[in-house]
Amino acid sequence: MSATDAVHEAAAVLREAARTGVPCPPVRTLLPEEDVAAAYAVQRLYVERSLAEGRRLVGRKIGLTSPAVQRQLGVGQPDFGALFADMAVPEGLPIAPGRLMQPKVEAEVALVLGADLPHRDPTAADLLRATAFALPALEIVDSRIAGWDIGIVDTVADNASCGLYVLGGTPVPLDRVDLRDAAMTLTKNGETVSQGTGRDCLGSPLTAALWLAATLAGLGDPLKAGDLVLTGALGPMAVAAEGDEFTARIDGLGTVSTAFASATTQGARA
Ligand SMILES: C=C/C=C(\O)C(=O)O
Repeated sequence: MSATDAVHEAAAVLREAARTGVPCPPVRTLLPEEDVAAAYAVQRLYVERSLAEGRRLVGRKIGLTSPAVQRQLGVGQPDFGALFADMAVPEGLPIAPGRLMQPKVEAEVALVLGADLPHRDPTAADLLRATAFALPALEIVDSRIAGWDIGIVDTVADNASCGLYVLGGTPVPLDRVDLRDAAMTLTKNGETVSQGTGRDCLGSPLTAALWLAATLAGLGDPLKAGDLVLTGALGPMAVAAEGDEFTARIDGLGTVSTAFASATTQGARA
């Protein structure tokens, strides 16, 4: 198979898994070993197809920023994926049963940009100037690959294992919060399941965002005003099941919550 055919084949396998709700085998067996560029080519096909279908790209997520998550997944480098508007779950609306295949929940800092970040060598000053506000966020990661048996190539090809996300409702300007020292606690059904601080996200959520800004500018697709950036987990991921309720508290940013509906739950669902 040619390299191009392999990229298309991996994209088709992941698409079928998403369509049927049946996780697929790792796609790293289809792509050249450890070829992260080929994996991003698979991700690009997903993004292009999504845009052609009318989905609205609203920003990017950064993944694999925390040592705890890197250990959980056995992957030692950050990556990024695309965020679409239809992946946002409003706070207060439960997540419908069956919407995701193998969900896990992470607590992170979200940044919303008020200006473009076009440079390949952005500085902290550029980022601080460009960020309109921060929010607490939950990312619900989900792997299209059976049993989360992923390496870097699998997760990059699979849109950085992104599923859904929930944003807190109170924007905080960056001059009001120290993101590096901010402590995070994530509870599941009232029990603490994950803890960390901003330092656990590549040293600081701002450092993670600078990595993303530089990487995307280098690829000719820079971050723009209005973009949402999920900067990466501050602590380990927690497995989610129907009926579970999660709340994250991040110092200086407040709380954000979500719930997974059970099949018997009535009412509106995301
Ligand atoms: C597999 C996904 C990992 C992340 O989203 C993260 O570490 O933030």
